[in-house]
Amino acid sequence: MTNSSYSEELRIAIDAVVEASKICRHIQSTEGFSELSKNDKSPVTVADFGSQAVVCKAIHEAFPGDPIIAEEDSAALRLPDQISLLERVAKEVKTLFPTATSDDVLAWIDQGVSRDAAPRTWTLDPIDGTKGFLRKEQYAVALALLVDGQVEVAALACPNLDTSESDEIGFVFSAVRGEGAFVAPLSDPNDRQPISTSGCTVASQARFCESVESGHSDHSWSSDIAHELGISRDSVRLDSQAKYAVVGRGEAEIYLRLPTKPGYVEKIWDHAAGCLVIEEAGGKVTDIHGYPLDFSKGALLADNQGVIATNGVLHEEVVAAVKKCNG
Ligand SMILES: Nc1ncnc2c1ncn2[C@@H]1O[C@H](COP(=O)(O)O)[C@@H](OP(=O)(O)O)[C@H]1O
Ligand SMILES: [Mg+2]
Repeated sequence: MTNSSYSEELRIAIDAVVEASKICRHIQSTEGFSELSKNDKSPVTVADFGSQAVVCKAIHEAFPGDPIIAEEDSAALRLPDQISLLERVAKEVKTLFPTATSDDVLAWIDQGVSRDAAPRTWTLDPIDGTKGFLRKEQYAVALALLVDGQVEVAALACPNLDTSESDEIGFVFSAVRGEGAFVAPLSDPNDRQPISTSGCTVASQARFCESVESGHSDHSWSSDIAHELGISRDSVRLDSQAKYAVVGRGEAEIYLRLPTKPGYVEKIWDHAAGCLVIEEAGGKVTDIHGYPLDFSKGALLADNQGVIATNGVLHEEVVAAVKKCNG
């Protein structure tokens, strides 16, 4: 592992998302895991809570002074009619920490309820792409360290992601600012190999990816943009920050996230880890207007709209095409 000033943060972060992935995989392999609907109508499962407990425990124990801005909180698990859900979460967490109690689990989850920008802040999406997780498709455990509003460390586990190079399924991507981006199989997280974005310079040959959910990104707008760029092949649709991973390792050149309804503001935990992985792999990430993502505003990307992530070379051309097609 690297000798950078963030080597400890990187080691702890990778280990935390790898451990959380074990819980997610175990839950996904069992039939009939519970699903709740949150206030914003998005789903949440035993795995979201279990993953958040495991990662927040690790980060809080290693860096007790650092706040964590994570997606979930324990409120739903504290309701009297959700006692069996809490027991289920605790049972999963006990597979890693046998002495953990339900109260421990609630407290670990609530280590992630910070919402304010601080000089050093972690941000966590315990299961990014919960809809993909429910469909048994792509999802990610995404963890990043922000220092003075800039992403400095990223660990992004994609437990269902495959590769054309081997039969391996499940990878952890990681990056420290200024030190490159890496991938390792979840089965051997220390085997970190450098990744880089594709060298494709011809927009019409670019492969682009987007959300499966048309409610998360405007599919008809993206098809107009692809047409404008001369791209004839279909987009690859996959859930979660696995899209950032795919562009980061050079298997696609463009990831478009195009706002579908006025008023939706992107959350930092949906982008921080993936953004650094792409930037350190040689790519570029901005919003749809070409502005850098501003992670200094607390939990929200309050000053940004949507996302354009590319291999770098094609970025300005894609931003211009998005502008021209204009929703
Ligand atoms: N209207 C909307 N526009 C954009 N993103 C949205 C959205 N509603 C929900 N999301 C976010 O989209 C994420 C999934 O992204 P993707 O479509 O790339 O898989 C969700 O993360 P969670 O699954 O962690 O809740 C959620 O935060
Ligand atoms: Mg998410």
